[in-house]
Amino acid sequence: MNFAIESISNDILEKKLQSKIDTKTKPVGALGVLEKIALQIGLIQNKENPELKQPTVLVFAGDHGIAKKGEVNPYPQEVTAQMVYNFINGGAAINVFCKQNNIALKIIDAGVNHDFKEIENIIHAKISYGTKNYQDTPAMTQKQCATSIKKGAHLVTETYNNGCNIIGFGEMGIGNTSSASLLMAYFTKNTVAECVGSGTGLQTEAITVKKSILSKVFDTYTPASPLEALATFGGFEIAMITGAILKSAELKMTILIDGFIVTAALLVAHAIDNKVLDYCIFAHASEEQGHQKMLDFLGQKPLINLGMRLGEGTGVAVAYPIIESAINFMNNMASFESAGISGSE
Ligand SMILES: O=C(O)c1ccc[n+]([C@@H]2O[C@H](COP(=O)([O-])O)[C@@H](O)[C@H]2O)c1
Ligand SMILES: Cc1cc2nc[nH]c2cc1C
Repeated sequence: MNFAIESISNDILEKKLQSKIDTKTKPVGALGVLEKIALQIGLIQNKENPELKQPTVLVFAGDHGIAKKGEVNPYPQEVTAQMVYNFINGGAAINVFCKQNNIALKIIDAGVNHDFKEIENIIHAKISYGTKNYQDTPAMTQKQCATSIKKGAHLVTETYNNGCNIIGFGEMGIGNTSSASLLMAYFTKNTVAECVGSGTGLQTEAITVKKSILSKVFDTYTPASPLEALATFGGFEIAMITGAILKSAELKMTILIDGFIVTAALLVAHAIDNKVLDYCIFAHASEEQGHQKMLDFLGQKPLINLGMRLGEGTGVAVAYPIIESAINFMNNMASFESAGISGSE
């Protein structure tokens, strides 16, 4: 399960890309973050005319043992499966935004506590019917964790082989903000209380209870490696996203990072190989309170901040047109020379 990730650093190409950006008909730097995105994608694709091919969002769904009790999640566990049906029927926010922006969408059963056996339009990758409750035992075995990572990686390879070069990940899993908070505490060394937030809408008192339950869980374990932390606190959807992120970087795809839970999966990938960051664009700042601290830990700025906290990959789908703008200006804007305009003295 080794991923061979190369750094995108390339001084000669970077100079060429920067010169192409700087000679467009605009004051130097005037397209701000769009210029940074064009440069990054040029370096990722190793070319001066980067292009976006078959943008795709993979949404991984999984259930969490702890969510059965309802102590840390306002919505019941059944909502995970119900939302998967909503994705399949095209009625969820991620369906609407992907359709709007011509993004392909794939839904994956990573480990929902429901049988989708007869259902089409879903990728069957179930590891188990939900994780175990980490209040009693680690969420999954090391073997299940490794299988999840491999499946996530395999799905990315398939998508890449179909011609995709820009990919985003989303998730659905009642209770998964708890997993993400525990992983955040492990990797960023913030206290659990600093990592826990309202998830799908807990009020202040209930957040205090969530903090105390998860602090106790955190103190029960001493994971010795990133993979052990993932197996102990993770969800199947989170582990698949970790594998998917690592494989996407290995394949030199541009990776669009969504909200709190997807960034938690990235924290694991980053601990395994920090070069993954070269390939990542951070789509949005989630309203979930720990997300900003995660972004600070990784030293990243998100493209947009709309107060969203839905998950599903919706931040990615909404921010995608910004990336299209970056690639469009790079390929289609005139230069001072081609337009016959005088540059600065
Ligand atoms: O992506 C985010 O930043 C985000 C923030 C808060 C909640 N969510 C979504 O809400 C669900 C988990 O919330 P909870 O309260 O059940 O832990 C899960 O399906 C996530 O997709 C997602
Ligand atoms: C309705 C609903 C939709 C979601 N989408 C992602 N997480 C979600 C959680 C709930 C509760």
